[in-house]
Amino acid sequence: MEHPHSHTLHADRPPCPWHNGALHACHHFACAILDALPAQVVVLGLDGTILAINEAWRNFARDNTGHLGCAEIGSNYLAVCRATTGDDADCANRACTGIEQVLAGEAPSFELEYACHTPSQQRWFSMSVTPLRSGTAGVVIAHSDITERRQHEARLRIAAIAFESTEGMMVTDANSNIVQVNQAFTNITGYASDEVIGRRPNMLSSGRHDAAFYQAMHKAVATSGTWEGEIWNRRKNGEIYPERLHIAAVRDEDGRTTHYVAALTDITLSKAANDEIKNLAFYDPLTRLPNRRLLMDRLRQVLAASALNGNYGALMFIDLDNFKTLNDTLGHNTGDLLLQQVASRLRTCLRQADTVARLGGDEFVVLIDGMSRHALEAAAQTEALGSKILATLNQPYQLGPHHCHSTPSIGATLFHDQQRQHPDELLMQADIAMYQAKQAGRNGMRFFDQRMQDTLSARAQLENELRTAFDHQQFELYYQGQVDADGRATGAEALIRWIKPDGASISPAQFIPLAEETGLILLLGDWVLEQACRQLRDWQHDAATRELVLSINVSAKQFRQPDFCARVRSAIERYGIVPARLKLELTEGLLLDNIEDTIASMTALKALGIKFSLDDFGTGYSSLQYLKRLPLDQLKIDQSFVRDLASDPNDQAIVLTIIAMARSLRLDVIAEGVETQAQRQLLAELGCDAYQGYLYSRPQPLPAFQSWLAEASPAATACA
Ligand SMILES: Nc1nc2c(ncn2[C@@H]2O[C@@H]3COP(=O)(O)O[C@H]4[C@@H](O)[C@H](n5cnc6c(=O)[nH]c(N)nc65)O[C@@H]4COP(=O)(O)O[C@H]3[C@H]2O)c(=O)[nH]1
Repeated sequence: MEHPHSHTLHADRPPCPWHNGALHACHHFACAILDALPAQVVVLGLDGTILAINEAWRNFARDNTGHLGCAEIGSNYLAVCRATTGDDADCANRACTGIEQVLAGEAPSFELEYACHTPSQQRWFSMSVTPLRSGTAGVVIAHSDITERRQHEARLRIAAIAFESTEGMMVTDANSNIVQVNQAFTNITGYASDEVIGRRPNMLSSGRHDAAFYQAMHKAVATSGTWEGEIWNRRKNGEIYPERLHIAAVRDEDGRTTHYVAALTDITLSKAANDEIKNLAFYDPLTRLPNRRLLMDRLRQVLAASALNGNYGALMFIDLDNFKTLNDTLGHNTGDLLLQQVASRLRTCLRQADTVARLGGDEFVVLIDGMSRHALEAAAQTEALGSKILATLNQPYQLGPHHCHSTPSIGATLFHDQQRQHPDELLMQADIAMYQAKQAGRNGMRFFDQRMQDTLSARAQLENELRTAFDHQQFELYYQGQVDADGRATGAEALIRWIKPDGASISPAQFIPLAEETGLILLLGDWVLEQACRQLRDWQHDAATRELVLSINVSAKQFRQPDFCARVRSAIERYGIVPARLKLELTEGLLLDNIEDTIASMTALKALGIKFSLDDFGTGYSSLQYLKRLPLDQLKIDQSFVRDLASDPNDQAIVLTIIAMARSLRLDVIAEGVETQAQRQLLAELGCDAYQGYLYSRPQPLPAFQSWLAEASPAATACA
């Protein structure tokens, strides 16, 4: 039977050298086989002459003219190859040498794989040379395009290198049996590949995740083909560790899953670092309690929850009493120990869901939610918890070698949905209440109330205004005359007034305490001293007023300044005044606070010639013992004893005692707040011979005071 292609073969081909009789059928059959082969085949005679070629070779030679071959039967393959130049010359040369060796019987066969570069791509070919075994001398060259095989091999090599990356890799089959793992997997899990192959990935389960977790993971892989997330696994040594896991399903052309590839990274270190960063951002490093940021975050959540459930919550501000003293006397390490112990005691007082935070220093905040829906009940619950905290924190502390006692002051505020409060506002309320607890004697608890806040807000506003008052020169000195037994002016007390832009005069009783607290009193005191000295200088230039003594009030803070004496001296010298005309009014509290320092400062000032008056005398606890050590010049009977002098025999007795005391100490006496003739009369009868009060003159601006002076002392009028 003739081969279907035999005609074509014969038609296309030059005459075959074996085309002679008996061999013809055999040759024809061989040619048909050769043409059916996908490889390009050429048969060479001993001298390299082409004896036969197949269809594939002919096509190949046509498409790759000049490339390692020629299509012509009868032409010399070796000669053509040897003539090859350019990039392929070396390859052609090696091919020729190989072929010649096989032809010469020096090699049983020869194989060559080579690349062929075209402008658009690189293709790979293989050439195998085998001797003819038919008795005819020559070789068969089989030549084929192996580009795809080469590319596939390259892909496999890349995959193998990628597989051996620093990421752990695990491949399972479709039934989740592990088929391959890499070295990084072994490094991470501790399992060598032969310990895991054939087993299932759940051998790594830590037990930390529930069934739902794994179900969700499997569902994601089944539907989307991938899953990525963090998971806790267990190493061979039993240690549980966190890893980042990425699972991808490998699907065949029909979409059937054949394998699963898992890439895993041990994130123990980065997780620890992350946790640490999180800790630093949200926790106080000393006590490990939440910090202000986390507290405010939770407070916002609790407020939102309260809006839904209508329950009250409470915020408690806890400040340790005298913590600064403990820190200063026993050192910061001991202070830190106390804070740590307070933190752990506070935790024991609370439920798991409650929050205790440290804001810094010795300030702690407790946040409780889910209390009663009724205000009174919630307040009672808060109070009970506050009592528990007070009792717990009152227990003695062992701080290293020191056995200590510490007490807290607690401020609490309640909140619930309707009030729509801001977290900062709530914290401020609890803080204010804590201050109330401090003011009330410490070691106690107070609830916030609105009136307190209003007072504090007004105070804050006053403080602001007070600061600007300086810049805008809103202060003025008023003068209140002082007279002797005959009603003649002997001097005055300078009393400060704050005149607001609208003309309103603010009493010092309103702003002096605030100025004391804020330290503004120092500026204020300097200003008064300056004004008083200037005024004395002016009076000194006038014979009628030259003898007048001007008293000024000196606050404790001002007096305690280390350079107070130097400041007074400087003012005296700058204005060139007679020091004895300046009288400093001090209060009992100031004098007795630190008696030794007081005596030293007073003595230094006294040496300059300054006079001293003890203001508000009788309201404090001065003992004669102290008084006699102080270089005083005058006692001032407080107006509270003068007010009811006519009707209250007790006041009369006190005034009498003060006067007797002053005499025994050889001090002058002056009564303040003298408003009526009756009071003046009684004071005179009791032995007081100097007076100050509305009966004579109100505190008034300088021009008005000068007019009064003219009346109170005719001599002054003449010269004023
Ligand atoms: N009801 C009544 N009151 C009378 C009478 N006579 C005088 N007063 C008032 O009694 C206060 C006497 O001043 P103080 O005891 O030193 O008490 C002063 C003094 O402690 C302080 N202060 C006033 N000016 C200064 C100052 O420049 N520096 C300092 N540190 N404190 C000052 O403010 C306090 C209050 O001063 P003011 O409001 O001016 O009140 C003055 C005065 O206006 C009277 O007959 N009846």
